[in-house]
Amino acid sequence: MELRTLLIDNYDSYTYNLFQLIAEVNGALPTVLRNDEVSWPELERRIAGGEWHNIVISPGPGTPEREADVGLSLALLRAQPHIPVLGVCLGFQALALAHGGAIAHAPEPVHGRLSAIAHSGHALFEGIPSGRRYAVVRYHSLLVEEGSLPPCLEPLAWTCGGHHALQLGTDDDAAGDASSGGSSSSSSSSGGGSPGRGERLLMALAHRTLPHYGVQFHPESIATGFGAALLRNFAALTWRFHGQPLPPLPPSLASKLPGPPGSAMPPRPWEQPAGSLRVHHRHLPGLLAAAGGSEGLFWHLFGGSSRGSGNCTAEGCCSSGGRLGGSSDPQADTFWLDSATPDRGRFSFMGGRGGSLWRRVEYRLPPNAADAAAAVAGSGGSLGGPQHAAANGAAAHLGSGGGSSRPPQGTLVLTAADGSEQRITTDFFGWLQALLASHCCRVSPEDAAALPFDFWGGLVGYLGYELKAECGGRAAHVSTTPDAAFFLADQLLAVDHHTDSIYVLALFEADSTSSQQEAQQWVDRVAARVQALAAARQAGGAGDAQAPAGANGSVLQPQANGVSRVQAVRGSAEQPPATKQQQQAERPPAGAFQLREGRQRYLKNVASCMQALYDGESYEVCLTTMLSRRGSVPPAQQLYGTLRRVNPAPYAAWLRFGAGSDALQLCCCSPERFLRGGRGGLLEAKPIKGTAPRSSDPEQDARAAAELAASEKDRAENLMIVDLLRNDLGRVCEPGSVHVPALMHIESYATVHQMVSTVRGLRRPGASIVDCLRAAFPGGSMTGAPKIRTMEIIDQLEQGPRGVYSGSLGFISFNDTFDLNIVIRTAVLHGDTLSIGAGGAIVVQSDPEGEYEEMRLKARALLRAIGECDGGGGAAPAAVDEG
Ligand SMILES: C=C(O[C@@H]1C=C(C(=O)O)C=C[C@H]1O)C(=O)O
Ligand SMILES: NC(=O)CC[C@H](N)C(=O)O
Repeated sequence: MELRTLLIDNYDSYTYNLFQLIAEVNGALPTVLRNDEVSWPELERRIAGGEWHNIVISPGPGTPEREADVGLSLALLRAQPHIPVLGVCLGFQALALAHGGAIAHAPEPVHGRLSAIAHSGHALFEGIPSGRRYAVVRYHSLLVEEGSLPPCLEPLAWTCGGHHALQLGTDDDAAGDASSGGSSSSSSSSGGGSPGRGERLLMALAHRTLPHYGVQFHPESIATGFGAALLRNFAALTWRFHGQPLPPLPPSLASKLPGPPGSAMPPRPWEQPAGSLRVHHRHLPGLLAAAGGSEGLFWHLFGGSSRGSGNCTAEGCCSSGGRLGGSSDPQADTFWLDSATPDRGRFSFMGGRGGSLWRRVEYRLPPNAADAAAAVAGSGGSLGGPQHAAANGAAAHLGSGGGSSRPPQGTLVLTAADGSEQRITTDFFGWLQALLASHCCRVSPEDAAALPFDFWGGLVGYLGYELKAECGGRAAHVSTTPDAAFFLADQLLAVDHHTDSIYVLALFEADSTSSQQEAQQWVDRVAARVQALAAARQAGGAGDAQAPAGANGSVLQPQANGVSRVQAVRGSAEQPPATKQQQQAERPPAGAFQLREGRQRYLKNVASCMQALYDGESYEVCLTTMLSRRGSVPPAQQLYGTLRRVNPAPYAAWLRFGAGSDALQLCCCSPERFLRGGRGGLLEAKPIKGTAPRSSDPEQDARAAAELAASEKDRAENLMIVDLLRNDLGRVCEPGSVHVPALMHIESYATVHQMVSTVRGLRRPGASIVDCLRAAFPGGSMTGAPKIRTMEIIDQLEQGPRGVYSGSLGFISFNDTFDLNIVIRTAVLHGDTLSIGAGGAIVVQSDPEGEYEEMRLKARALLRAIGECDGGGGAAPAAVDEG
């Protein structure tokens, strides 16, 4: 018989790590109920009805003393039910409180750090070492005062020594016996570990007569040792309580780990007969460098034409280029997902306005989304007070049956290549779910093998931060840019930087001959023009294409005989110096950037974050601000060309929605992957936490990287986000499949070193792309943890919307794969406004001035590129108002 567990979720971002651990130990998925999802009488009835064998109460933000923070958890414990209960962190504190114990502030908040634990040998810790060989991860600001414990509660475990971040060199044996908590060698560089001061803080307890237990630490963290052993001991105690012998361990779920091809792979959608779309493609091996590299190719095909004949300068390449919006903007509606560092990203994708399937998709949340979410939550008579009510709205709570309330209904506008518009009232993710269900491309296994990349056509664009209103958060601010914007791209080029190849692809409708013809003709035309471009360049006709942005552009002009010749174009792609100066003279002088939160306000916000951390409301807050300037927007092409040269990044992108002065233009050089869903169901997130400036002196630069790698503060920040991403993946992944193949690696970019981890899991069959996005958006590295409460804190501190910044951009392919970055290090050009978001994670060890500097550092590469486009020369960053 399998053990059935109820997991009560106190709106934490680690609940699904417990979910995964319990699933492994029990061999069955637990039921998850949020702490306000059902009434206590209903829950009591279900417990009495024998629905579960035991109950686990999750960690969470806030304090058990606030009813809204614990809801059902406290009601349950107060009722003293005769069923085994394990409280974790907030759940542990609620257990103590329910019996009259006192909650107080801990001597200091401890988040994402390890302590050694000594225990009394109670059955909950059977087989687990006590003392220096047992290190656990802690995320708490409050604690249970041992002196306050009533006689019915028995203390079981205590910290021995201090705490420290996960250390260098112990990554692979993730804790276990990794630490020697409190030894002076365990604390290093910035942030510093705590040497212990002889603290002996209460870490576990048990009720003397009821089967109720609690632990203050987090058994589910990646870096906690013996977490599964502890949950197994709780299972053993549960069996004993029910008078049953301990069953053998369920078969290991580790076999579900993504392994060699063929292992436990879900069905492949592109082989399903139902697919309504097909892909037509041509492979042009060995032509990429010859055609001018991806940059040369993009500017040539989509960079512009003096004739204004379309955004694809190869006339006829784009069936409708240039007509839409009546503009003469040759770059209207173009995209380039640009692996600007080919060693870190093999493929790039580019395109413009396409064929008959092509649409521009723009979505805006309703202006009153925040009120709507609060009203939905409030109407349920839930325990959640108004402050946290929004957490109930639009919940996307997989595996729990929760989240039945209707998400806010916004407006989606679809614009076709001929300019016709369709307006739909919908929520974005609901629309996306339906689109992906009805748009699936089927290709033969041979074609699937012949296309080594995942994007075969589908959506390219971004999800804005405020879409959190559809993912359990609320839309506190109204964005000036669309909350989501995509192209439904049916014609594109893919380039393979590793094999120097170009692929030309077009989607068509399986049951439409004209659609098929359109696709074939487009592919043939573009392939011919790429070949002609390469040939002409080799013949010396396009000497410019090797040059980085800043050199001349060129345009392909078809001739009567179908052979193209290459013609240099001045003033479209890049200007010669004289023209550039002229253009700068025509633009109004560049004003200073304004910080949305000036220095004083930013420092105050950091202090407010630290107060929230101190009060147990959050474990880590990603605080940001916006730098913006009006009236002087550099030419996007020049800016992007400069940016990808001065700060190449693996998840860089050019996106231009619309045309002319109304266009929304993104110039992105993000180093961070949010989430990728590959073929065969592999999900991968690569969260970044930990940033240090680079130095021009190689020795100092190497030292800075080494210091970052060893930094206590940054390692704790990174661990918290790794646990958060494990949680988010755990909501949609096969039990036992979530793993961390790379923990806290250092990657170096033009201006910064970054600490990067990799989290992977295998998507459960039946978990759609939209399920994955709802489970993980917005990326945890941009919110902090626990996500929902921390986003509420951010909403109160930041004085405006984040918009595109902090969201995700990339592709969602019609073959059930996707790859989205985190939108950081991105210039957003909209109308006459140029804006850049920047920020960083605030933790208890933060120094406000240091955080302000880190925010400035993150904007530096962009400001330099803008400075260069302003004509400030070289590295001069644009001025920033310190207001
Ligand atoms: C907030 C930003 O970056 C985020 C914060 C980081 C950090 O705190 O070290 C690192 C990468 C991003 O996840 C930004 O670049 O604006
Ligand atoms: N992780 C948790 O459950 C934290 C509990 C509580 N909010 C504290 O900070 O102490």
